[in-house]
Amino acid sequence: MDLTKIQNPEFLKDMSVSELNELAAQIRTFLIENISKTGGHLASNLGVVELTIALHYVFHSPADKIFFDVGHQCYTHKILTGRAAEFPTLRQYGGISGFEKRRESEHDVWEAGHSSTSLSAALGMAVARDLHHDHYSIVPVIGDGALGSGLAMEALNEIGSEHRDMVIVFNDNNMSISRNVGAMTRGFARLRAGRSYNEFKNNMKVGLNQSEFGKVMYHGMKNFKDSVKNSLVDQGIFGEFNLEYMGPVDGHNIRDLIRVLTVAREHGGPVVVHVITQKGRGYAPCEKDRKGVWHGVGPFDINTGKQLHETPAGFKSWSALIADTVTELADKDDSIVALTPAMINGSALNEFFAKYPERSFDCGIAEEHTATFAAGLATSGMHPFMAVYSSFLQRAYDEINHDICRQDLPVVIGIDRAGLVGEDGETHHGVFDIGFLKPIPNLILAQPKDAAEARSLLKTAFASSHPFAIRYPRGEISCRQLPPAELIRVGSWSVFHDAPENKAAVFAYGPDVDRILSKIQVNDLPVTVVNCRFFKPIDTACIDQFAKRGIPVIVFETDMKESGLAASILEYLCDSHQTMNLTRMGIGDEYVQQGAVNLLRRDEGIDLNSLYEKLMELL
Ligand SMILES: Cc1ncc(C[n+]2csc(CCOP(=O)(O)OP(=O)(O)O)c2C)c(N)n1
Ligand SMILES: CC(=O)[C@@H](O)[C@H](O)COP(=O)(O)O
Ligand SMILES: [Mg+2]
Repeated sequence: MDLTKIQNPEFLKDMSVSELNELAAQIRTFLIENISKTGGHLASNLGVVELTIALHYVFHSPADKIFFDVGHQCYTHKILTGRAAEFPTLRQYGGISGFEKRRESEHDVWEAGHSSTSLSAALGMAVARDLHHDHYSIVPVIGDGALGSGLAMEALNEIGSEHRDMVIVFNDNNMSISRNVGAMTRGFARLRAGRSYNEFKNNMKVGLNQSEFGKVMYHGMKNFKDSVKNSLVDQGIFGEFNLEYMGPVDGHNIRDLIRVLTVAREHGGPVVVHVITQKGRGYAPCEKDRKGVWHGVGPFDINTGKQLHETPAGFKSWSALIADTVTELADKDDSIVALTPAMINGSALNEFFAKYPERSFDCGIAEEHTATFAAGLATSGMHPFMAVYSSFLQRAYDEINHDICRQDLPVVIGIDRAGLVGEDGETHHGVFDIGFLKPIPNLILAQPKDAAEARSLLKTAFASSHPFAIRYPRGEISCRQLPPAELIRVGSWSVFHDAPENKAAVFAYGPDVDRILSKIQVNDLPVTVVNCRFFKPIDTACIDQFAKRGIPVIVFETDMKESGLAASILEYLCDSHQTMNLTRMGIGDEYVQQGAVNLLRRDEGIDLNSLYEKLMELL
């Protein structure tokens, strides 16, 4: 079958199970081939090929609402809903997103990117359906990692009391990005091992289906079946939430999936279909992966499984630089503990976890809990380091504000993936943290321009008794010939290429400082560069100096302009009754909303050209 010719999933209903299995094999090959070229979320998508086919066989999308929690495993759904031809553009500027996007298709009824929202959304959709007296199925698919989040538990709590019709597909592959964690994984394991209700029901059905009388008996035995189910089948956590439970079902057996989903569709009330899948199924390097290396991948060689991108000699990811420095500091300070909300791999904390297992905590997809857990540790003599992606940190706003900073506790927050992240698009751009953290009392917020400054800022952070957040981008940085880390005066900016005759100044932060500096030096421009490495507190003495000089200042920001660095400078100028010829350049709404992006890739320097043009106007 030519997958690129598929317009919508209704064709599936005319296919036999063996044809559906052939289609699954073809889709799996398509995914491996395409993702080996574009990169993407390979393992999760390989695990749900049969499940997605069965879902679209049993339900009628988009009238029935099928959607995926996080959404990183929606590629088969996109193929079956007419987007196979666009897979060469996956996760690229102007291309199709790696997550569901309502603007892409009527079959994408919910958008995510951030985990554990599907059940709350499903309840909202179910209540709306019922208030409109409509009758369609609502089918959220949620993984075992996402189900462990507090938001999912909050949703189950209300779903169990509202008792609206919905089919919750629990995709259980016993993996989050890396191994799944938390006490619930034990409950899930018991369910996986439990006697399958379907086996019981199928045996009974086969037994009774021998005669007309038997058929009548089987269908008339609902109460008996239910009482047997409730006694025989462990419903685990789902029973506690007053949810019907069906499973476990082999998530790669299309026949069984169709059978159980059909029963679930007619069941009434909220019913959980527990599906057991294998993350990475069908591609050996993925199937063996327990660390999560194959969760999100760049382009790779299919035959060897080797990633095509190699980190240049002397370079490290920012995450590895930060994590390695924290490990070094922890070597000499046993009050340092490390916490991550399910991102060990992404935050490069593997080594710390291996070296200090008793001082390492993977809290699961639970950013709120991670922050308050860190606060508790800090009240009792520990100095926690919590590494959280900027966009996921949005989940823990109140805990950072109310629990860590209001109590002025010594927690170091590593804000990873700060700024535009590229392929994951607007749900993952870490462009809001400056704006939402700056107003919080007691918090110190900084960003290093290079590896040496990163190490010094970390040393300074762990020497501080206040909450200290250090933000750093996705990507790699040179770590060649690093000087020893030294303490930095909190709130101090550093000035480069200054001269009394200079005609303009650029205020910038992060790795852009050196990019801008080299562009100015190469072109021998009379321009000063100020490294605004602290967003809070800002360097007011430095601002006073440039206000007095009266030269034009461009504030070059790579995060939301709204309540960004320039806003702080302008507020200070206003409060101190000073003026400055200030121009600000930064990210507006238009950029963040432009979908799966390679937008403004940091290494393409697109944004630096616009700065350069602005400078030439001023000089
Ligand atoms: C709030 C939030 N925290 C962390 C992540 C990063 N993340 C993306 S997928 C994932 C694991 C999801 O595991 P599961 O739900 O079991 O799905 P699977 O990949 O196993 O299919 C995590 C931690 C996220 N997307 N959102
Ligand atoms: C789906 C999800 O949220 C994560 O897998 C995220 O895509 C990881 O991002 P990085 O690739 O930057 O680690
Ligand atoms: Mg999982």
